Amino acid sequence: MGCRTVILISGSGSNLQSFIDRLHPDQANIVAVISNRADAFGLQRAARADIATAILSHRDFPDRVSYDQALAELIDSYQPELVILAGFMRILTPGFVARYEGRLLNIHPSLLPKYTGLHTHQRALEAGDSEHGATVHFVTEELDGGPAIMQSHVPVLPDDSVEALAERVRQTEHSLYPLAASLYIKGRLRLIDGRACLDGAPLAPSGLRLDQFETDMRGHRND
Ligand SMILES: Nc1nc2c(c(=O)[nH]1)N[C@@H](CN(C=O)c1ccc(C(=O)N[C@@H](CCC(=O)O)C(=O)O)cc1)CN2
Ligand SMILES: NCC(=O)N[C@@H]1O[C@H](COP(=O)([O-])[O-])[C@@H](O)[C@H]1O
Repeated sequence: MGCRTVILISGSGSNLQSFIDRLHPDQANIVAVISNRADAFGLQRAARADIATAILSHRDFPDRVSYDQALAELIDSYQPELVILAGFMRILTPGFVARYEGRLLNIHPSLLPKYTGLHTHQRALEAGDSEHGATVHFVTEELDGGPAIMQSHVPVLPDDSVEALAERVRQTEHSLYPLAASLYIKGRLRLIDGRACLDGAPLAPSGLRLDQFETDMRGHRND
C-alpha cells in the first residue's frame, strides 16, 4: 500500500476529493480524514470513499495548545507518513508544527508571499492584480510562511467577482496539490535545512510553476 496519509479539513473538501480522484491508494493511502467542523461536507466525501473520518472540534478545548495536543494524538493514532492540510482553517501551534514539520503540507489560495492569512481573493481584486493563484508549501510556525513547493497561476479578469476568482483558483488547486504531494510521496520532494528541495536541489523561493512542470512532464513523455 501507498504512503499513509492523513488529511485535515474544515469545509467542502474539494481538494480532498482531488486526492481521492487523482492519487491511487498505492500512491497516497488516505488512512483518515479529520475535521474540526462537524458540518464539513468533506466528511461526506471521505465516507463515500470508505475513508475513516473523525471530528475534533476546537470549541471543545480551552486553548490552542490543548487542542493541538489532542489533534496530534488523534493523527498519530493513524500512524501517518504525510499530513495534508486541505482547507483546514486553524492556525497551528509551534509544538504541533514541530511534531510534523517536513511531512506537513498546506495549500494556500494566493501567490505567496502575497496575501498570507484570510480573504486572499478579495485582497487580490482590491489590489488590482492581473494574476492570482495558489501555493502548496511546507507548513512552518510562521503562518503561510513555509517554503513554497509549487504554484498555480490564473488571470484576474476585469469583471471578476470574489466567487468567480475563487473558483478559477480552486480548479487549478485540484491539479496542483495532488501533483505536489506525489513528488513528496515519490521521495523527490523534501524539506532540507529549511528549504524545499526537489531531487536534492533547492527550489526557487516561489517554488515550481505548475504550468511549466506539466509542460516539462509532457516533454519527457514524448522523448
Ligand atoms: N502554524 C501554521 N498554521 C497553519 C498554517 C501555517 O502555514 N502555519 N497554514 C494554515 C492554513 N491557512 C491558510 O492557508 C490558514 C488557516 C486559518 C487561518 C485563520 O486565521 N484561522 C482562524 C480561524 C478562522 C476560521 O475558523 O474561519 C484561527 O485559527 O483563529 C489563517 C490561515 C493552517 N494553519
Ligand atoms: N488559508 C487556508 C485556505 O483558505 N485554504 C483554501 O481553502 C479552500 C478549501 O477548499 P476545499 O475545502 O474545497 O478543499 C481552498 O481554496 C484552499 O486554498
